[in-house]
Amino acid sequence: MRASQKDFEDAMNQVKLLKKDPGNEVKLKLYALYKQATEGPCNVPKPGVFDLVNKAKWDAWSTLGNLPKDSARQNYVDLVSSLSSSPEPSSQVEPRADEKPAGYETLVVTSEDGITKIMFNRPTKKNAISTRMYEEIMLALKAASEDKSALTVLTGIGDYYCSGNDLTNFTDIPPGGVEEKAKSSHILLRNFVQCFIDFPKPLIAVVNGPAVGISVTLLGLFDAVYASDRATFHTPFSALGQSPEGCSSYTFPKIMGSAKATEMLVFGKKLTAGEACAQGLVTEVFPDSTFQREVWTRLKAYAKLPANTLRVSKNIIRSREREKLRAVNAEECITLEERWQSEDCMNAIMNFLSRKAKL
Ligand SMILES: CCCCCC/C=C/C(=O)SCCNC(=O)CCNC(=O)[C@H](O)C(C)(C)COP(=O)(O)OP(=O)(O)OC[C@H]1O[C@@H](n2cnc3c(N)ncnc32)[C@H](O)[C@@H]1OP(=O)(O)O
Repeated sequence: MRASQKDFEDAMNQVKLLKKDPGNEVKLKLYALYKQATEGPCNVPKPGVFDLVNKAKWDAWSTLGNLPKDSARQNYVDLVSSLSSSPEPSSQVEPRADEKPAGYETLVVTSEDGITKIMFNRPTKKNAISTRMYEEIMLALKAASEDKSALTVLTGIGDYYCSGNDLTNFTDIPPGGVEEKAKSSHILLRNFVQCFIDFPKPLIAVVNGPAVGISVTLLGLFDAVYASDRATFHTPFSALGQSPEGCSSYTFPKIMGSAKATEMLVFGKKLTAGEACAQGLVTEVFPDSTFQREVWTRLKAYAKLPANTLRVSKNIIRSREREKLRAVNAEECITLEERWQSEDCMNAIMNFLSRKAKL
């Protein structure tokens, strides 16, 4: 069921009763969803650069684009319920002595109705994956793999599912220079993708909007992918001087045949949700207006199936491939380490950062 006006008003009251300050990023998100749900797309002039608070609010609201009012209302209710009823995300992880026991900064994680939901929460950056977000996704997946839920779902907050690797990750160059940066990125990426290869329960992507780069390639490692008809799937690796990752050099040709995989991974052809479904990357596409309701109704029903049996059945489908996928992941990361040091890649990143190019 879609959130009603009453659910929305209850959620507004709940916000006032929160015991813990949710932090500025979440408060901005709540503000933006409230404005979108009540007034629609941002319709006021952008405040001046020195009006910091109002500019941050304006940015948060305008980043929701044309998100429909009822989707904004639903997202607001979901976000408030995650803040008020769910345990601290860190409580799902057994922290080791060297791990930070703090909550997530880049994710919202909830666990209810047998479903652990990991939501990318950097909507003002189109949910680009920062270094911290890679680390937090790994922690959240580890926690989800050990909790009682039957299913784990990844989805995005805001108008995007995810815009892929945060290109500013490459601007933080250590004393050892670009070579050291490429090496440490190789290790981070390999460990990150490994978590998806090894994930033991059914892993579902709820693709609420456009998906770019690594957020697309990883879909080949998910067990089901549900997409809004607003979603698009884009892997512009060649334009970025980069090469495929997330095991897509193996999973995509297997899923869609090598010619279609080449169009996506080598030539950067962007697919609509319907095209991605026709090619087997997406399980089913829903109209955006009913997407959230239909998908969550279905997932809640699936999550009632016996959790251990779901694990066993997933494992028997995936286990034969695991060694192969590990080898593919290692090879892709070696190739990327070299690509990241290439002139093609550096020029593409400089172009993005200087806003000369939009993909
Ligand atoms: C440890 C390293 C592992 C690396 C793994 C390898 C992974 C590879 C990939 O994922 S390759 C794909 C990388 N992604 C991109 O190339 C997308 C870049 N972004 C864009 O092209 C556009 O921003 C867009 C099409 C996603 C959205 O365009 P638009 O609707 O016009 O919005 P804005 O461009 O104004 O974006 C709003 C805001 O978000 C910032 N942003 C968006 N995407 C990224 C990104 N991937 N990295 C960093 N920042 C991003 C954008 O700069 C704007 O910020 P601002 O408001 O200007 O501060």
